[in-house]
Amino acid sequence: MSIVDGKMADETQLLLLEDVPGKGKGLIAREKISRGTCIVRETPLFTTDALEDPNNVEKDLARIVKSLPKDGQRAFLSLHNNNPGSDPFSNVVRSNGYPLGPSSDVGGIFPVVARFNHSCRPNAQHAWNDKHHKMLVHAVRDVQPGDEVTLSYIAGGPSSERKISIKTYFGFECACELCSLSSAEKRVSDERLHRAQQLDKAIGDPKRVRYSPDKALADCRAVLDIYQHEQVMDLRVPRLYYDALQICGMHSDQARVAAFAQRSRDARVLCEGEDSTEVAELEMLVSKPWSFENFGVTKNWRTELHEMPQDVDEEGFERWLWKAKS
Ligand SMILES: C[S@@+](CC[C@H](N)C(=O)[O-])C[C@H]1O[C@@H](n2cnc3c(N)ncnc32)[C@H](O)[C@@H]1O
Repeated sequence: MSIVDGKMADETQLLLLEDVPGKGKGLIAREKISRGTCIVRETPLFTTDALEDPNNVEKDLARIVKSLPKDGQRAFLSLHNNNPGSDPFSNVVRSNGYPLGPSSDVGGIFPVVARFNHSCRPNAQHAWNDKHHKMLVHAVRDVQPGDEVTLSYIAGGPSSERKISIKTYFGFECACELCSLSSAEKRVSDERLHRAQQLDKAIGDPKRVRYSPDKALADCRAVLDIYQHEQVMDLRVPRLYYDALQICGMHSDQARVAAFAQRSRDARVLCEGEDSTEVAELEMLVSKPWSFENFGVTKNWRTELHEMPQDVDEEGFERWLWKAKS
């Protein structure tokens, strides 16, 4: 069934809703989807803000669904229920709801977005856009016709942690490509992801940023290398470039703040689109790196914006950017 023909939404012509072995239904690319493409822009059918009675959520949800137009009711009632039996409305919401932003406790039901299956190595990223009141989904890798398009429901990490999160919060066993690797391949991936977690923790230590910034910067690069190997392309990437920017900013390095702000901005745009709220702030730092709030705690790495190298090849630029010895 085509989603458009099925009248689930008019947002996307790029996807087909099909059976996916071991995962129920899922969304399949009809044609090649290039990295960076906005695949879905979808308004919620309703949000949990509409709940009025915290002591009787099931009844309240039944009232909300009944108040929807007929095709909205049909769309809601056709969604997957991971725990059929009692409280069907609450269980459909639990099985399909997405928070409206990473720190929001309000959830929304998006009939198209709800059809994306989870992958621990997804090829798309969802982002709530508060300005337009829509959930956006962008391809973060090139997707070939016939490939399933997937999102991650969780924060990542080694397989043992992912398994627990998925079971605890979503109630299923993950059958994604990463979880289906051979045990030898999974061990290698797990070792890398575990190392990335450890390094990431160390990067957040303010004393290290102040007194051993070269080590903190090298750790940012090491984590990004791991993410590249593991094909991680989610909000952890712009955040790591932002960490690198903070390290350089603290030590008055305008040229590197601007270069890392540009990378953080580009990664944000890839995951969230041009009008993500963080993009404007990052663009400001590209042109005015000294406006960063913790800029210039020391003058140890002092550079001016014009000192960003222009006539070097990619390798030379990377060496400069990361202050690498070789
Ligand atoms: C939000 S729904 C996704 C769409 C759903 N497959 C459908 O048929 O409508 C989430 C449910 O899909 C299934 N699912 C999603 N990702 C999966 C995965 N990686 N492995 C196995 N099942 C998955 C699980 O049953 C999960 O509870």
